[in-house]
Amino acid sequence: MSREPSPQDLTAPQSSTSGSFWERHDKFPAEIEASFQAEMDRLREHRMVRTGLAGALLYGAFAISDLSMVPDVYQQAWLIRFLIVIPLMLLGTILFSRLKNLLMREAMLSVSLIVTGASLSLIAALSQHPNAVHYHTGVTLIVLFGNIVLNQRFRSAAIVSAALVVLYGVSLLQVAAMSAEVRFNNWLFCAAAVIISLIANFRMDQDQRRAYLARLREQQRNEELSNAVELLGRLSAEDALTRLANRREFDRRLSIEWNRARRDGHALSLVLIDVDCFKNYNDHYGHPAGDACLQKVADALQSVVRRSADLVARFGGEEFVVLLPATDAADAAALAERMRRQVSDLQIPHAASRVAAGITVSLGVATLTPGDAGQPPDLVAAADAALYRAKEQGRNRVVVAPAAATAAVTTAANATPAPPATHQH
Ligand SMILES: Nc1nc2c(ncn2[C@@H]2O[C@H](COP(=O)(O)OP(=O)(O)OP(=O)(O)O)[C@@H](O)[C@H]2O)c(=O)[nH]1
Repeated sequence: MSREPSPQDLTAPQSSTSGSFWERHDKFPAEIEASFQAEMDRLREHRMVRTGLAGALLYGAFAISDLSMVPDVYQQAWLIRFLIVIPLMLLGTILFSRLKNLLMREAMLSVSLIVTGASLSLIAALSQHPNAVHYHTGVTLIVLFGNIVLNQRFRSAAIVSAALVVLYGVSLLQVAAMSAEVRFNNWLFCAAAVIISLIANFRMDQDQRRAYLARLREQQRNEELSNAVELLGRLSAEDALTRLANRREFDRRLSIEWNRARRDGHALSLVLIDVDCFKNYNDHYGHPAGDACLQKVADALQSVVRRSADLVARFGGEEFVVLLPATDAADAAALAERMRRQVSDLQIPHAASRVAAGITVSLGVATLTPGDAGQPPDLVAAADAALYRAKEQGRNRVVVAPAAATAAVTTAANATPAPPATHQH
């Protein structure tokens, strides 16, 4: 089976004017054409059992008319119908889904139709009864069944129809008791049925193509839409410069984690990080270098965080924030210290720094177990106060908010044990 055509393949059917007669109708580009044919074949396969049974039933039902149309050979006729043709039809029905090759399937259907038509000519030829001259008209029904009900591909439908029309014509020639005019009229009747049913077959093909194209286009639109929704979702949650989560996403996650921590009685930690003397850096190295520096700092911070629930975000400007669910003060302080070291290990030269030869960061850590009182911004405020103290105490250090700073927003029962007041370097 061919692969599903990609949206890039999707173009309108091409009205081809080159190629053989069979190719000279609306066709898709090769890949879509193959996929369309495969889908049509799946549809045919899906309907085959019902179609095959209906064909066999109809063909069998005409055994009744054998009694009046070919009464002299009705037994042979029934043998041909029930012991040869119907078993062949049923075998073809069963084999159809087993045959995976499209050409083989088409060929098998075509042969079945021609054999069925030939069986009528044979029965008519065996009979001497005057009614037998009308027996061949059944061929017309077989043409209609193949072209419309079986819905063969146009090319096969045309070949089978031509074969049956010729067969019908030859059979008519064998009938002596029919004038040339009546013979011609009967043959013309069959030929007209062929043309009408081939037109119907062709139009069905066109309609199926249009429906297939509409389905592909809808698929393509849905894909584009879901890609756009995904992209928008990502853009609305992502900081363009550092590719970290942005402030909006941080606020959203903080609120979620706050509620989760309150439900589960877990500690929630937050680290607020500020690049030291960054204004000087910008002034000294220029804004683009400042941007590049922030990207490297962001990567360094992200590289320290391991747990999937942890979130590193850009808080704004040269400030970052790390949300650490189910993390106590000691672990958060240790993580903050690793971040501080990771950034200073980058050794990004900072000639205008009042702190060190390279870029450094100051970090404020706050931890609490959310209780009924208090709100997420309280945790941010506590971390901010700790960060302020880190700046005050000389920068390039981690300061952990004293438990007292967060106690106001925790219940007495689940208050976090007090971490060391400051954590200096
Ligand atoms: N290049 C660049 N600079 C930024 C960006 N966002 C904020 N800044 C700059 O970061 C600097 C922050 O300066 P301040 O708030 O004075 O802080 P600081 O110079 O780092 O001093 P301390 O924090 O006290 O060490 C300002 O000059 C901002 O313009 C950014 O996206 N790119």
